[in-house]
Amino acid sequence: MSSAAAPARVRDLLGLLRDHRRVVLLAVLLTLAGSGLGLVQPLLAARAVTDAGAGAIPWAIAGALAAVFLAQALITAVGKFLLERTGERVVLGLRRSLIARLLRLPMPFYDQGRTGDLISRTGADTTTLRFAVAQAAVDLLTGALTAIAITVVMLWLDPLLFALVAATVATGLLLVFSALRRMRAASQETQASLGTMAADLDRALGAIRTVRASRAEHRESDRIGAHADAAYHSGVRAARLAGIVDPAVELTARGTVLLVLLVGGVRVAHNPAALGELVAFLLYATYLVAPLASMFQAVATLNRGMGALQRVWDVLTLPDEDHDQPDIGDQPTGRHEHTPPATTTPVLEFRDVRFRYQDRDVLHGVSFTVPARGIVVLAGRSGAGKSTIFALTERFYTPDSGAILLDGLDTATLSPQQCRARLALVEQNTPVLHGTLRDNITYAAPEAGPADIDRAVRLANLHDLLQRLPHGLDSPVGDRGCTLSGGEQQRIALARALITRPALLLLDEPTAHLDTVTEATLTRALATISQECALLIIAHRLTTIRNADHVLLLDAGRITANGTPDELLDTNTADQHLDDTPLTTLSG
Ligand SMILES: Nc1ncnc2c1ncn2[C@@H]1O[C@H](COP(=O)(O)OP(=O)(O)OP(=O)(O)O)[C@@H](O)[C@H]1O
Repeated sequence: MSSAAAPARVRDLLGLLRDHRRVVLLAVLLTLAGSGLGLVQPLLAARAVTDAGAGAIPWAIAGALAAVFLAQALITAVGKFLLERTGERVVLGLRRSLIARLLRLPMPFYDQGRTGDLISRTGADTTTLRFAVAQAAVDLLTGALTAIAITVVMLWLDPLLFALVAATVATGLLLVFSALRRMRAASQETQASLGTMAADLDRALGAIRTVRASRAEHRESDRIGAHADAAYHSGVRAARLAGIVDPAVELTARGTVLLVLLVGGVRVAHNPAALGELVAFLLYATYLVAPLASMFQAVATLNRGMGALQRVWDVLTLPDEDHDQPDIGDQPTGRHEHTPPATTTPVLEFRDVRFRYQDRDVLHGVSFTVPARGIVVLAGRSGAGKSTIFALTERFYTPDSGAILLDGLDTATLSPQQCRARLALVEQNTPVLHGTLRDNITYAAPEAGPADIDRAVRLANLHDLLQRLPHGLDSPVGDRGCTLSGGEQQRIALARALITRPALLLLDEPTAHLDTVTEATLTRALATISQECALLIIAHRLTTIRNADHVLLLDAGRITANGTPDELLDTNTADQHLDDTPLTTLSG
């Protein structure tokens, strides 16, 4: 998938916390309170020791110390929990948005993209982000607050020494930030390799029988393993850079203290009264190390998160299918709920439709109508553009010019959902979804009752399968229908389409996987169905063509003949457009 134009920014990452700002603020306050209570403990301990030395048993102070200790533990634990929960919530929100967006992208994105890679963005990338979002963002904030407070005191105590500290810290920062920039690139590479690995694995598992039959297991595992290697190498590069960050922070801290000691020592040699101030300044300089270190660490984690955010952002900022659609109000689902038009209005009309995929002209001004009842067959050589006509009817793509009308309405004024509510589609290689047979049949109409299911099963001639399966409708069918025959899968898809009682049923070679007996049964079923709705069928088989009320011949993106089967058979027109037996041999 091509990267979206907008690069993700740290602001976008922090923006993920916007809806959780109250909880994050509470967590920040609790973390600061916990640190504050930690600072009080040495003072109380010192006081207890002094009192004990004076002979008194310091019960009150010992009690206060224990209470402060417990309170700190409790407050820190609550703060930590709130942060972790916020991280989980942010990731949940991201995953839900990603899932919703991935299912609603315009069709061309699926043509280019790779599903495994898209899936890895909802899993691996959001998990990486989880660490960056909550903990690192809060560490950055609490670290910055503490560092600012200490800086103000140091500046007030000794501006000259502070300038020295600031210069040393700035040098350290330069080193750290250059490492961090490269770390972000490495992290992005790791995530991209993981995405490609998931995509290739998805491809291999999806075609596992072909992989085995081609004895390609080793080749596939080497190829997919190479992506794992690439992820390892960029991961190690990020680790090497992370290795630079810690010593750089350490060196900056030590350098600061040494410099302050050197310059301050020289000044104390000339003015012994300044010793107290130097000691105080030095103490604060050492206090500065912890918040600075946690800030650097947080920035490193944020940088790793930015790589993952970019990949998630690429998907989230893509337009969804409806983005340029008219405002169409409620989106109907399941069975079509539109007012049935008069049966004299064609259910489908193409008016001079032209269409091209990215670089290939496919339809060159196609016009035809499909009446509200009966069977229209669309025939033509492979690659003529038949499936493209179905895809345009389903609004998977938008025509470049011309108009497509459904029930007399221009589809440009309807949403894709409104168009699809009138249609049902049975694809050439129709997928059977993981789940039960019932789930599959009622997929487009989850509210369908037993009578509807029974009708669809009867029309699609699924009785034999139902009887064979141990649990009938509630029998599970394997992923991608791998426990079923091609013909069974096709009949399930037909039942799924029929249950919605569409105005127009689009069938892409419905008899391709059927034996002659089943084909004859299906042909009878289609004739029955065609009395209730319109059927547009892509067909190569002559028997299907002969049973049509009307035939459209498509050749290289143009309708070249249009008439009843008998008319086309008589003129021999169809022969030139079909791959198999000439029509004339069967016509007699
Ligand atoms: N998603 C796509 N992106 C780019 N080109 C495509 C896409 N889908 C189909 N094509 C191309 O468009 C042309 C028409 O394809 P289409 O699938 O509509 O033909 P068809 O008549 O249905 O063929 P078949 O009978 O083999 O299914 C073909 O040349 C095909 O390679």
